[in-house]
Amino acid sequence: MVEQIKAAAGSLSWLQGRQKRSLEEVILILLCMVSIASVLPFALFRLWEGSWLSAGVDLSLVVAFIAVIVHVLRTGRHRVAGLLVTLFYSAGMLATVYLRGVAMVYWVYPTTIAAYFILRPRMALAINAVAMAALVLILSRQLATLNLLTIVVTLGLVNLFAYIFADRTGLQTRALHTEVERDFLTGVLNRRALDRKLGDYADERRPHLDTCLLLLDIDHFKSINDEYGHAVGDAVLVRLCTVLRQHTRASDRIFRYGGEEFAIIASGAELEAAERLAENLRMAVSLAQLLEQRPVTVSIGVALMDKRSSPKDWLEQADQMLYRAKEDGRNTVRVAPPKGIA
Ligand SMILES: Nc1nc2c(ncn2[C@@H]2O[C@H](COP(=O)(O)OP(=O)(O)OP(=O)(O)O)[C@@H](O)[C@H]2O)c(=O)[nH]1
Repeated sequence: MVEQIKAAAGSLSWLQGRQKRSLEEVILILLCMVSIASVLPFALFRLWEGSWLSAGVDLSLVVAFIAVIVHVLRTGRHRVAGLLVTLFYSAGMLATVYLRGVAMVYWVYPTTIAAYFILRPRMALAINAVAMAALVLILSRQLATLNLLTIVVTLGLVNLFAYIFADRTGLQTRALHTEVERDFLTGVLNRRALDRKLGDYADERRPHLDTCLLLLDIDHFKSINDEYGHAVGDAVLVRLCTVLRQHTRASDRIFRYGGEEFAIIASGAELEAAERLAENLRMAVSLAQLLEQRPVTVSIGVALMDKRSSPKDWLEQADQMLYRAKEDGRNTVRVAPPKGIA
């Protein structure tokens, strides 16, 4: 259910605007818009019949939802806004039941489920549990025990089903992402993951640490394939990835960029640190004896992921440096000078 809505939300390109918006932002904005469309007619009706307090509650909710939409559209920050929207839903629902009685209890069900669209399942469950306790307090004077129990049990079931569904959907989505972005031979991330990571870094709005891109290519790999066969070539690729993992930090990301070409995103590494890392990797590979019969070496190009440039520029720069390393005799590291120094 959540994924279908996400898919529908994803197709609403008009909401994306000029800026690329995350699916979470789009879902939150859509939920706020639907909420405004649902609550506003009741607010106007309450005004018309002179129920000022109820109208006040409904209008406050409408204003709060508009404020959230404006905030998310302007800043792109959705986490705190999502929490606030869930709290508005719960507070609005409780106030309405308190003011207008048990007939308003129907509002509890959509607000309960909405929390699972916006928040992580555990957080949604916690907020709903508190809201349910408050609801029981409000209704305990109005309802016979059996009726109250019916509401508690049905609400409990709605929460249970929504929790299981949201939790399972989250698990499946994460598993699918992992599968789609992994190289089946070596187990490192693939080209698709690299494109996404570079795009994410370029889109990052907050200040961050310097990060570098390393492009690494096995020297004369074709001759390894030709001399020892494709299966041995494959084994070399797998062993190379083990060496790369052993000599990079957990926060660094390794990608298979092409056949025998790999990329590493070294986060928190400025050019000098990235050059040291590249040298260590080059040395580690040459000492690792990836193949018993002959030495295997790599050439590496390094570029700073400068925020003034684009992912395409970073790849081009690192690739030029890799080309230069090959030209300069292979088993070599070459680093792109920072912008303005070239
Ligand atoms: N075993 C194996 N070989 C692959 C795979 N993907 C690409 N290759 C081979 O990698 C080789 C790449 O060769 P080239 O691009 O000519 O480069 P090179 O021989 O490494 O020479 P330099 O890069 O110039 O040092 C080709 O022979 C491809 O067939 C793979 O998944 N497994």
